[in-house]
Amino acid sequence: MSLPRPFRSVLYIPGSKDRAINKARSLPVDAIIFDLEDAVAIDEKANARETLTRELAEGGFGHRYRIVRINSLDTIWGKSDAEAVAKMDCDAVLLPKVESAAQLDALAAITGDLRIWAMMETPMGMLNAREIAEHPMLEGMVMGTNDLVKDLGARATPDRVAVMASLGLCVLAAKAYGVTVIDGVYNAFKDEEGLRAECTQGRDMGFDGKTLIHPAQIDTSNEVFGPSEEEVDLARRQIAAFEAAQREGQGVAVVDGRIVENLHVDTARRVLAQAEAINQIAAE
Ligand SMILES: CC(C)(COP(=O)(O)OP(=O)(O)OC[C@H]1O[C@@H](n2cnc3c(N)ncnc32)[C@H](O)[C@@H]1OP(=O)(O)O)[C@@H](O)C(=O)NCCC(=O)NCCSC(=O)C[C@H](O)C(=O)O
Ligand SMILES: [Mg+2]
Repeated sequence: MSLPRPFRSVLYIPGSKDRAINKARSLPVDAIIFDLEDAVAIDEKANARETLTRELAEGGFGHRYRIVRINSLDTIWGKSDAEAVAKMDCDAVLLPKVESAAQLDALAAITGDLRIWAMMETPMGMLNAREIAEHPMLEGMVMGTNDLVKDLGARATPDRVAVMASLGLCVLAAKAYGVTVIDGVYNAFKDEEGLRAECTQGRDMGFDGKTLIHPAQIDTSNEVFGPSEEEVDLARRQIAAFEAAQREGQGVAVVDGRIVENLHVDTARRVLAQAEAINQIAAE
């Protein structure tokens, strides 16, 4: 059985910052978004494309999944970005402000069989989340909560009430079509307590991981989105108890005063597979 790829921590790195790109080769992140869009100043766009092409060709990113975020295809940089990414040594391309499956078709016409990720960050994107998630080339969705708050004319509050419907909608669409879904960034990168609370909220909702803007955020995100020792222990005991119950002709077991049915065993097996995948990465 192939192990699931973890996406607990997904770090944005501006494509123009070669020092930060180099640092990422040794950071404990599951994935990197090399950015050509909002983190790169207008005058730096062409340089960033060249820097990224060179750095990715140099390699050294190990297990870290390499995603390149391009500018939208309706900007003056988008088409050149997409053509450059099609030739880069990367795993996927990320399109910002996706609002329809047709936009993904237009990208795929340039990037061929490169897997596509979609930034979900506009009201129209939310309304079309289903057709976006259903696209055959789509591998993952990334929440762009900063753009979303801006377009909604909303306020960013700690409970994220303004974007809660959108977060839930994208989790639903992603899970319905079996694609990965990553939560938005936490801007106050020196506030560990606030980050932990937001990671926990995202984890509880079903997100696979969180996008990050600074290396100081990685450990918290890995911890919250990875299975804890208690969850691994419980999963093992649930599987053992369920198998013992089955041997005795029962369809239900009881662990710690709670029933365990086959659906709980599915979850338990997923927890163990995720833990094994993370252990393999740690052993690299
Ligand atoms: C936020 C920052 C501008 C802070 O940078 P800086 O002041 O340089 O931080 P530090 O001095 O604390 O940095 C310490 C070292 O860590 C390296 N570093 C910093 N950030 C990163 C990073 N993201 N990846 C890798 N390495 C990083 C520094 O180079 C220092 O290294 P060294 O000199 O060797 O000690 C900065 O963190 C930053 O630019 N972050 C990324 C911002 C970004 O990408 N923004 C765009 C994505 S967010 C977004 O657009 C979401 C979405 O679209 C939406 O709408 O919500
Ligand atoms: Mg954005």
